Amino acid sequence: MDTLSITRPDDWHLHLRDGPLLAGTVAASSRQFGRAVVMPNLVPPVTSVELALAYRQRIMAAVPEEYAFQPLMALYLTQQTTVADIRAAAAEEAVIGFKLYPAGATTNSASGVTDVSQLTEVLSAMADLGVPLLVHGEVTEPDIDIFDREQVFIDRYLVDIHAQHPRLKLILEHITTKNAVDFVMGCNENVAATITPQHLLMNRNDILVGGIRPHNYCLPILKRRQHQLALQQAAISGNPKFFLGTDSAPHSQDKKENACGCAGCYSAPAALELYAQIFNELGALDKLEDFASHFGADFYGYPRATEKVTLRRESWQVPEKVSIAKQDFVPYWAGETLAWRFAADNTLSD
Ligand SMILES: NC(=O)N[C@@H](CC(=O)O)C(=O)O
Ligand SMILES: [Zn+2]
Ligand SMILES: [Zn+2]
Repeated sequence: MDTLSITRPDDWHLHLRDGPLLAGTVAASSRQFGRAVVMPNLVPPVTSVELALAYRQRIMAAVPEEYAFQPLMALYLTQQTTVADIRAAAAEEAVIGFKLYPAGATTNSASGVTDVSQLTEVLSAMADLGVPLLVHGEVTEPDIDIFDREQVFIDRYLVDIHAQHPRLKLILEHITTKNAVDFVMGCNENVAATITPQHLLMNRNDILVGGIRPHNYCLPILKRRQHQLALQQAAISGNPKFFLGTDSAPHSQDKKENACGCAGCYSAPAALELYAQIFNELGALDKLEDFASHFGADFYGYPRATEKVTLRRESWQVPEKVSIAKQDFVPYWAGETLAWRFAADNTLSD
């Protein structure tokens, strides 16, 4: 088999940034994906429907004319978010849900939630109105080891949130541990998870052995190999609770290769191929389409895409650098080889 034709995939977790960067980030993602959940961690954060619709327009203006792309906007949940904000979001088709960032957990999360216990009313409204909650699941207390932060967040908060709001659609984003896999599998059908390419392809050795590799540094941080293996099994299991979310998160080369480097992997230039790489290595290419193109849409209640895209078996190298708005970015997997390649003729006319 030298070509693989699958339903056009969607990216259920994406950072496009803003301003002049949109020309590059939107082009890269819209080349492969039909829809994407656009994360709201801008400065200032995207906290209202008005801000989200304005941001959406800036994104749409950057979509190359040969591609169709539908950004699904996530709003930034803060301690000030009200039930009225939830109602406004529920009434706006372009908004997909609210993103919970614990304050201080990751890039541009300073405006995030400081006290999860105060969210009960807002979460009840979300459950009632069918508004999904997207979660960056890590505690931020300095006494909790960075490798334990996801597990502690699940134990401390998510178990209770799901028990109190079993109808709330909850997506645990960019899962990194076997604990997260087990949590999601143990919940009812309203709880799902996205999995990134880096957490499938790598473990924490890939950040630290033989020298520090800042381009493999993202949050939640890569974990032990046993967790990587659990994520791989979840991704190829055919369980519809696990689906594609790249968490492609560009930071310029100088901000990554820095004494205090930023967290985030820019995977968009080779996103689908990175997933194809690991599914192929696991002998599970037949499971890629469900994971990349079906399960996310099914979970969120969107129609599956109707058009197809093609991957070809062709060895190629991810570029060492890409330039966006005169800044250099080092893509995830830069200079490394991939076995499958997205066909260049995947455009609207397919
Ligand atoms: N994943 C990351 O390491 N970084 C993301 C934020 C996030 O998704 O947590 C970013 O916006 O840079
Ligand atoms: Zn995150
Ligand atoms: Zn992210």
